[in-house]
Amino acid sequence: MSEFSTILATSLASITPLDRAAMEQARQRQQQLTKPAGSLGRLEEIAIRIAGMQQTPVPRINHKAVIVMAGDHGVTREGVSAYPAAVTPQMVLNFLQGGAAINALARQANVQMIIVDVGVAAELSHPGLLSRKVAYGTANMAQGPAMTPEQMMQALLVGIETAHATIAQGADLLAIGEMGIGNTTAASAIAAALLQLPVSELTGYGTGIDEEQRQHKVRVIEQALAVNQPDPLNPLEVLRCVGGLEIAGLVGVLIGAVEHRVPVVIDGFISTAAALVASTLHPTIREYLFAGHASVERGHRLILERLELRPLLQLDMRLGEGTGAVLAMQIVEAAVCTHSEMATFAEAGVSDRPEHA
Ligand SMILES: Cc1cc2ncn([C@H]3O[C@H](COP(=O)(O)O)[C@@H](O)[C@H]3O)c2cc1C
Ligand SMILES: O=C(O)c1cccnc1
Repeated sequence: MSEFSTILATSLASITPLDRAAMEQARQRQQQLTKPAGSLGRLEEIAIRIAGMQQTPVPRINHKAVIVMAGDHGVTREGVSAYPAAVTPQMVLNFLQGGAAINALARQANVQMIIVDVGVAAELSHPGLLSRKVAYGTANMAQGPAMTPEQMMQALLVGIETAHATIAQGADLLAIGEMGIGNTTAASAIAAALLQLPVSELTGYGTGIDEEQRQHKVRVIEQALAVNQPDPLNPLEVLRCVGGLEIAGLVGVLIGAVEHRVPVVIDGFISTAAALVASTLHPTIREYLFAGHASVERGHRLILERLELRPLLQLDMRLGEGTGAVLAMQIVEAAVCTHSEMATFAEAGVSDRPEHA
């Protein structure tokens, strides 16, 4: 346990802010590119932030990867999802066979997929699967802590190590996604605890429950928070009591990526809850994140507002798996391509002043 804490502490201690000098040089480069000042809008800000991460005024994206963490949830026994828990391992196999939405989108966008079993409640074995199972699902948070301290630390470590390994293979833009029936319940509980907002404002329909079932889901989360009483100022304790193994894994991915100054595009409601935990733990992490899209899941907007992240896409999606993040990676890549590939006014011999300036 103490060995795990040391690794986590070392990773957190290695995190440093964006390089403001590189960002200023990138901002000046933007002024010199052959376009009216500011005309690429938010693409300009994206490229400038990545310049701050990569510590160069001319950043590049060469290798995109999405890390999808899978885990099961004991709280599904309370009837909080429209689908049975068995769908988690079934969908992981679907990922491995290439048949899920995330597979199609990752192929289209040329994004490497890393699929991690960090806590699925079934025996899974496949050459394409990273088997790092910490437990066969979490305990039921409505009755006690979802994870033991050891389980949570191990899951965090799986995430940190997966990020490090993916970056070592060349990835320079990461996305995160998840699979875990019941995990919108965990994400809502985390958000309610950390944002100190009413559970109902942060609890949505997940995979498609009806309003009556949503009210039940709210009561289950309220019970989980009452039973566990996690300290809202202690994000890891909130994660341990009412989170999930795959969510802890994603928190680890964010820490491991930011440690290596690699940007991460977050996905929908669940991965944004992971970003909330990570950013509460270390506020600098937020500077390295891009919000891929605005999920329709109730409460997503509230978490994004707290993180001061503005979603890149609004497509009325509510799937998870990393789908919105992988779509948005193409926007992030486009921002870097325009920034680094365009000619300057001087290079192209184009007049750089508005007529009456
Ligand atoms: C077939 C299927 C594929 C999915 N892919 C992602 N999710 C999404 O739905 C789950 C969360 O919703 P809830 O909390 O209501 O269970 C997560 O696994 C999430 O990734 C899926 C759900 C289903 C049913
Ligand atoms: O926003 C998401 O990622 C989401 C919403 C509902 C169900 N699964 C995922």
